[in-house]
Parts: sequence; C-alpha cells; structure tokens
Amino acid sequence: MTSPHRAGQVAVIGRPNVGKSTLVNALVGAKVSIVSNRPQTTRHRLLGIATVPGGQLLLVDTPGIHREQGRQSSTAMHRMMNRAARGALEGVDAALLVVEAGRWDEEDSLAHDALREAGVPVVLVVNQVDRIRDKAALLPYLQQASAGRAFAAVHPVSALKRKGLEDLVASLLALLPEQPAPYGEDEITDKSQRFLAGELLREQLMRQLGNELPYATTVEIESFTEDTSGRSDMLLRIGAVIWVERDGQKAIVIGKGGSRLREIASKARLQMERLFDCKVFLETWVRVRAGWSDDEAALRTLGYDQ
Ligand SMILES: Nc1nc2c(ncn2[C@@H]2O[C@H](COP(=O)(O)OP(=O)(O)OP(=O)(O)O)[C@@H](O)[C@H]2O)c(=O)[nH]1
Repeated sequence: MTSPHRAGQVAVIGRPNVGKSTLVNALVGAKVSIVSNRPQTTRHRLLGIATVPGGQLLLVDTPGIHREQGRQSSTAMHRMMNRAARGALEGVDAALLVVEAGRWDEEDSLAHDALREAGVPVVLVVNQVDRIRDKAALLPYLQQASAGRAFAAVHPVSALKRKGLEDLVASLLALLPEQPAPYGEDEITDKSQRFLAGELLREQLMRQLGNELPYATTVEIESFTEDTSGRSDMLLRIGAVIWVERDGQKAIVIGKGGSRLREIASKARLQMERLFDCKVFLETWVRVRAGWSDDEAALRTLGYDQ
C-alpha cells in the first residue's frame, strides 16, 4: 500500500538571520526568498511551495518575531513586521521553529512562546550545524533546547549545505492532513514575477551595500512588461524605483559616477534572468521620499500590508 498524500501550510518562524529564507529556498529547490547576512531581510509573508515525494509543503516565510524595544522597533515598519509574523500562524498546520545551533536566546524563547500560544505542532530546526566543529557539543545543546518544550520533532540541519532536510521533511509531512496537492508540481511560489523581481533587486542592494544600506530603503517595481516583438525569445522589460529617505542616501546607493547602482542592477538582472528563464532589460532609479518608514499609509502603498 502506498502512503497517503499529505499537504498543508507550514509557518517558518525564528529570530532574524537564523537562516529561514535559506531553509525555504533549500526545501523549495529554487530561489523564492531573498537571503543576505543582514538581519531582517525578510519583510513579507511569502509562500514557497515544496513538492516532495508523498506531499506538498506550503511554506510561509515570515519576518522574525521581535522584542519591541529601542527606537527602531517602535516604527511603523516593525509593528507591521510583528503583526505579519503573528498573522502567519493563523490557519497553519504546523510550524518550523528555526534556531542557530549552539545558541538560544530570549528572542528564540519568544518565538517558541508565540507558537505554543497558537497551539500548532512545532518542529525544532537547529540550523547551521555545519558551523559546529565539535559535533559532540551538539548533543547537550539539543537536550537543553528541547527540555520542558513539547516539540513534535527536533532536527539538526544545515540549510546552506542541504544536510538533514530529508528527515525534516518526513517529520513535517506526518503532521499535515491527508489531501491532494493544492498547487501544481512546477509551481514554487504564489508570488508574481513582478514581486520576485523586486525581491531580487532588494537582495543585491543589501548584499552590495551591507551596513551602508540605509535601513528604510525599499524597492518598487514601476513597470513590468513582456516584450515579444523581437525576433528572438521573450524579453522582460522591468523598471524599478529604489526609495530612500535622504539625498545623502541616494548618493550612497548610486556610487561614484553611478558605478555602484550599475553593479547592483547588473547582478540583479542576472538573477532575474536565471529565475525567469528569459532575457531581462532592467532600468533602475533612486528616488527620495522623506520619513516613509514611519508612515503606515506609505508602507501600504509599497505592499507591506500583510
Ligand atoms: N553556515 C551556514 N550559514 C547559513 C545557514 N543557513 C543560513 N546561513 C546564512 O545565514 C545568513 C542569514 O540567512 P537568511 O536565510 O537570510 O536568514 P533569515 O532567518 O531568513 O533572516 P531574516 O530574513 O532576517 O529573518 C546568510 O548569510 C546565510 O547564508 C547554514 O545552514 N549554515
């Protein structure tokens, strides 16, 4: 007898920078969620669809659940991010609590508590085990992390090196209801190409500017058109605006003689061509809008309303 097909929504929760986006991308097998080594990269609730033997996981990649403290976290953006993380727990069948191997701090406890309150079964994912040289040190950590906490399963993994993911998927599937796959096998996300294009540009901004990137930078895709007029294959024409808060920030993003923006746009274009499997013509502009990060109405127009 073959085992039943299972499918359901799985929230991916954890403090910023533990590797949630990397894990979603590894499970989906494609790049749907952007990755950078700067905390709080993920601002949107994002569904990655992982079709696996015997089932389909609908992964909700959420911003970390943060402690509300300090100046920055009181801004509208942080309030919205927290709401998005909590909202992500509604209607999910299971949750992955992602933590960094060897580390458990207050934010991890907060994320765990939020999940317990929501009453969803939780699988603990101890990520980044590739960074632990002495594997014997992992055992006491796993024991401590699970002591007094009711996890459905505990899995040490490396999202980056794709280790331990098969066992993790097996544990997750067991928690999901028996039902046919809601999405087709070749679907990897419910987001539009337009949205993904914006995310890929935002990823390059973060990668290439690092700590120099103004926190309140965002990307808006102004135009997105398929051009089939040429003789060769389809061309995507994409126009993107990079919003910053001050003229000085604009200068940082553009760089000397425009060199920085050229490099950012060129890398983003290559990523888009890889994901969309066609030629991309990308135009970018940097514009200044003062004080937008603390203005919920402005955030909504830029799509931060989930
Ligand atoms: N060594 C190692 N690094 C990892 C692993 N998983 C993720 N990383 C790195 O950790 C950093 C953060 O990864 P992300 O996937 O962006 O983390 P995130 O939890 O989605 O971050 P936010 O979007 O800020 O919430 C990146 O530099 C990743 O390459 C892993 O298994 N091993």
